[in-house]
Amino acid sequence: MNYTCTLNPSIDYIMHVDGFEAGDLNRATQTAYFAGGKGINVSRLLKRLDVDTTALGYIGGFTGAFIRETLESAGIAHQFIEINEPTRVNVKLKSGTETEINGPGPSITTEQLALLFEQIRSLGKHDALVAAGNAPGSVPADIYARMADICEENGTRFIADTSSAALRDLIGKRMFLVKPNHHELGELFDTTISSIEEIVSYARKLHETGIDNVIVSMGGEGAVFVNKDHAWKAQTPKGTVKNSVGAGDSMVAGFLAAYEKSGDYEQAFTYAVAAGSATAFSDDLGDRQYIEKLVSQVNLTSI
Ligand SMILES: Nc1ncnc2c1ncn2[C@@H]1O[C@H](COP(=O)(O)OP(=O)(O)OP(=O)(O)O)[C@@H](O)[C@H]1O
Ligand SMILES: O=P(O)(O)OC[C@@]1(O)O[C@H](CO)[C@@H](O)[C@@H]1O
Repeated sequence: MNYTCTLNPSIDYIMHVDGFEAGDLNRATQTAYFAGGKGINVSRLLKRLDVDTTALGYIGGFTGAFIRETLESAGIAHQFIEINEPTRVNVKLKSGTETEINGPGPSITTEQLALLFEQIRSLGKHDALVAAGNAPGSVPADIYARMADICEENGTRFIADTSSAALRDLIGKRMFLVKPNHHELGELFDTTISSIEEIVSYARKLHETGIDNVIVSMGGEGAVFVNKDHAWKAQTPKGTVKNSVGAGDSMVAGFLAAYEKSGDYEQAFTYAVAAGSATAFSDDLGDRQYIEKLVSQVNLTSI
């Protein structure tokens, strides 16, 4: 079974505002609510690709209830740990450019933390765990590193999609996949990356620390893939960007779904890029039909 863990889920509140002016009263022309948080996005997209997951993490209050109901009505299994404080609301403001304001999230107690570790300890060698997103301030900074250690002991595949600071703590851990964007990759190595050659070189460094597959995403500029046998650059399909929130999570889900079905890295990376772009060109996450239409427009070149 594939598990996703979202320590700090969110309701993503999308607001379209024409000509947004800071400091003024602005009125939205269109709004929408989505169950969000990176692991939850991965679960939602995997479900659209007919891959079952169980979503783990913390939810609370009326906002947490919305997330639970959304997942249940989509047929996504979950084993959320209920907490007292409400799940955060993240504002995604669309007004020509995209501005995001993410909430800090609720506090997690030591007991609630222990419950999550109990769940993770119960995973085995036929399971995979995708740990994604920001950790609330109340949890120990090395939480993902501790999860990675448990997964290594139990032979569980571990995948991380998180900030460069959290990724730094994971360096040296055995992982199946990481997907930083090129800014996060630069931050990780305390540098600014300005060329494809540098991206490939730092992605290789990351791979050599014990990560089987490294995808570095670059928004509309494409993505780079490195593992022990391959290094590819992908060009993205062309389209009109509606919403890039969740594009990176869609890549992770697309890669896992296609790799699970084909065992082939080229297909998995191609599908990952198509899934990212399908989400960027949709109001919500991309759907299967759209992703498959975009697959033929993804070009890989060996680098
Ligand atoms: N403007 C775009 N045009 C085409 N494809 C895009 C565009 N933006 C994103 N994508 C697709 O989505 C993938 C991931 O995008 P990006 O690098 O923005 O991820 P991210 O920074 O992790 O995003 P997020 O954290 O919002 O999920 C890209 O590699 C590409 O396949
Ligand atoms: O604050 P974090 O956990 O880093 O990011 C949370 C978030 O921005 O990531 C997802 C998109 O990747 C959204 O659904 C969600 O609002």
